[in-house]
Amino acid sequence: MNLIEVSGLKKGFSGQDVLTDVSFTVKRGDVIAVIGPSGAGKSTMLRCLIDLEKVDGGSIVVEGEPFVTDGVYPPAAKVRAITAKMGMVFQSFNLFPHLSVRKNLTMPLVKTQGVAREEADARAMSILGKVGLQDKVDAMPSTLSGGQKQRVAIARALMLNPDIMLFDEPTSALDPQLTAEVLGVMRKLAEEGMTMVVVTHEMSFARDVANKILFMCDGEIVESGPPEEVFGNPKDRRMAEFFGNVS
Ligand SMILES: Nc1ncnc2c1ncn2[C@@H]1O[C@H](COP(=O)(O)OP(=O)(O)OP(=O)(O)O)[C@@H](O)[C@H]1O
Repeated sequence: MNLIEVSGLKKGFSGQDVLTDVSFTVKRGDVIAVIGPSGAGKSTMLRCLIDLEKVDGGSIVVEGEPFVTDGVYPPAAKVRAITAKMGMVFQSFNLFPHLSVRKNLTMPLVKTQGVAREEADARAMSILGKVGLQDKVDAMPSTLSGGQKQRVAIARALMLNPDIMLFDEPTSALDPQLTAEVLGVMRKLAEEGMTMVVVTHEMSFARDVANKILFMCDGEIVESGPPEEVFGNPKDRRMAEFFGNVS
């Protein structure tokens, strides 16, 4: 089953086209790595998927429900109900600095979903276990390393029980050792069957963990397929050049 269907997505900022024509599908259990040069439109595409940016044209269907059709959106409550099926993790963590790890995790559940505090607490402890941070439940974000902050941000997104996780360059603010611990958590999530779309510059993650690569350039997906195919024999000239540049 397709969890996400994107067709003909268009988006510009101040008259400059950033997404010109983006189409792809995400199946349940897919781990998709979105790669490509800086400025290709990768983050913008991801932000459109979760309604942090409005598209100018094209359609997005999530779990069979259209949340934008030919650039036209349904009422905001309907869009919110559909995008709630997805969790997002940002490059810059976006934790609430004045709240403990426990509160960062439980507050959205208690405030927006009316879940009882005890139940939210129990869920927080279980999910912190998954990311290896149960001992930090009462810590404030400022006392955590970047890698720990990002693992808390992943845990916070998981609290809402998403069907799909979106990651926007989750390790690009981290040094290599901290990157490895965050990628380890993401790899575990992938092995557990979580559907994931990951914008990344981490080529080893894209090669080893993703089952599908989308290579974006100039606001389009110019090549897509399984990693062994895409990395082994890039057909698009821009992709070949990109790898020439990075290796
Ligand atoms: N809010 C915005 N207002 C104006 N321009 C924007 C905005 N967001 C993105 N852009 C522009 O859109 C283009 C694509 O940006 P985007 O961040 O999507 O690229 P990217 O492929 O994710 O790049 P990187 O790998 O460097 O993060 C860039 O030229 C950027 O300056």
